[in-house]
Amino acid sequence: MASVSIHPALDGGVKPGSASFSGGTLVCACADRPVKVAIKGQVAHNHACGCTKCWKPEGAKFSVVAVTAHENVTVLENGDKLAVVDPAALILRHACKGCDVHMYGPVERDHAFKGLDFIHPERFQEAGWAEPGFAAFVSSIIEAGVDPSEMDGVRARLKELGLEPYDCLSPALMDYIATWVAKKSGVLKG
Ligand SMILES: N[C@@H](CCC(=O)N[C@@H](CSCO)C(=O)NCC(=O)O)C(=O)O
Ligand SMILES: [Zn+2]
Ligand SMILES: [Zn+2]
Repeated sequence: MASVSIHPALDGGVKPGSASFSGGTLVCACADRPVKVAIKGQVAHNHACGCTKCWKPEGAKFSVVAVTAHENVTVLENGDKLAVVDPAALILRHACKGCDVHMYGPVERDHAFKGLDFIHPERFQEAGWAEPGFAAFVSSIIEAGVDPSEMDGVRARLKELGLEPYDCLSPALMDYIATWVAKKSGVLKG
């Protein structure tokens, strides 16, 4: 039986990134006037995301999404085609109006992730971006229409690919967010 498809860039095995990757250019899917965004440096916290809000290529159950500091992001070409998908969301996903690919999503609100932009490394025209390390919001793929009976197979395939499945973010990132909240409220000092 063919194994469950997770994402076209991951189905053949997770390809390790390169230690020498120093950034590149994200390109949308438009044949005409593609949006181009320069990213400085390697990406961080790359993961497969099953949430309904992250951009996924046609037919994919998961997105591949990572973060970089906002100062590393520069729109190079055709920025006039970008629009914010949901101005009320934490992540201000800037999508191309021509092809719907999300090009970058800054977090501007007072939050543990403020100052970070979410990007989709598969849109780099260069190879070498750091590989995803876990799978987030796995149960959320049901919200996008996946039958709940498929979930055991999806989680088994993610584990086989080395992407530990979580139903929110990874424990390390959840601890990071909770620490930020606890420090902000004063429960945690320092
Ligand atoms: N069940 C919801 C979950 C959406 C969600 O909370 N997504 C996360 C992860 S996105 C990348 O890791 C999140 O932080 N969202 C903030 C935002 O979208 O602004 C669903 O599937 O829609
Ligand atoms: Zn486009
Ligand atoms: Zn997501």
